[in-house]
Amino acid sequence: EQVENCKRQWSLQDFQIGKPLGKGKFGSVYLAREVKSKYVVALKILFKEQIEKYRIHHQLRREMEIQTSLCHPNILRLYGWFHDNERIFLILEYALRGELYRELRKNGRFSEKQAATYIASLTHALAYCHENHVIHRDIKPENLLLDHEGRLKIADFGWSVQSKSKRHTMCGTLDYLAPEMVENKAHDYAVDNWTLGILCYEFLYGAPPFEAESQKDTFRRIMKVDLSFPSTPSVSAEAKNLILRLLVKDSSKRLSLQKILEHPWIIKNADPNGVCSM
Ligand SMILES: CC(=O)NC[C@@H]1CCN(c2c(Cl)cnc3[nH]c(-c4cn(C)nc4C)nc23)C1
Repeated sequence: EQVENCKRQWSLQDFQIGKPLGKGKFGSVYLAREVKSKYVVALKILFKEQIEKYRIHHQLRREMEIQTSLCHPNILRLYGWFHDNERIFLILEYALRGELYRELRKNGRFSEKQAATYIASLTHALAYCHENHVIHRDIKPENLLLDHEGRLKIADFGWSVQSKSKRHTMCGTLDYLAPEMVENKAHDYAVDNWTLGILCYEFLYGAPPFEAESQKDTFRRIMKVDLSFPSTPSVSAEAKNLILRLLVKDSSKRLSLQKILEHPWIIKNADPNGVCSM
C-alpha cells in the first residue's frame, strides 16, 4: 500500500496550498498539505514556459531522477511529481526550520559541536551520493535546510550531475568553488571535499575563507589557497587541522570522506545522531 502510495498519480486537488517558502528563478516553493493524510510537504511549482525559455528541462529531469532515487536522512526527499498544462509540481519533504544560512547569520557562527555535527551530516550525505555516482557540486549554505529536530538536509540538486565521467561545466557561487572548477578543468568527486573545508571554516568563523571584494580577488585567493585563521574566535587546533587537510589544491590529496568521519575533531565534537542541541 505504502509503495503504491509513492507511485500513485498526484494532482493539484490532492493538496491545500499554504504560504510561499521561497522564490527561485524558475518558480516558487509553497508550504502545502496533502488533503487525505494531512501530511505537510513543500510544493515546488515550476512554469513550463520558463523551463523551455531557459532550456533547463534536461537539468530539471536530472534533478528529479537524482532526488527521487536518493533516500538518506540528510538529503531532502523528493516524494513525487505531477504537472498540468503550464506547470510542473515537485512534492518535496518540508524542512520545518528552514535555511541553515539564516541560523548561521543569526548566531554569527556555530559552536564547534554544532559545526562538527553539520560537517559529519554533510559527509555522510556526500558519501551516500558518491556511492550512487552523484556529485552535488553546489553545496552551499543556501542549499542546506534544517528539519524540525535541527537535522541538516541537502536540498536543490539543480546543479548536481549523474557522474559517469569527469565534468567540465561551471556552476555554483565563487566562494565555494574548488581550484579545478575555477580553472574550468576536469573535476570529480573531490570538489565536494573542498567545499566541506569551505563550509567548516564558514561555520566556525562566520564567513567563507576566500571572501574578497571582487570575483577576481576571490578567484586569486582560491587559486593560491590563500588561507588564514583569525585570532578570534578561538578555534581548536583539531578544527584548523581538518580545514587545512580539505583545502588542498591537489584534489587527490584532500582528506577522503571516510577519513573526515575518523578525524579527531569530528569524533570528539559531532553528535552521533546529527541533531546536536544548540
Ligand atoms: C535555494 C533554495 O533551495 N532555497 C530554499 C528553497 C525555498 C524554500 N524551500 C524549502 C524546501 Cl524545498 C523544503 N522545506 C523548506 N522549509 C523552508 C522554510 C522553513 N522556514 C521556517 N523558512 C523556510 C524558508 N523552506 C523550504 C527550498
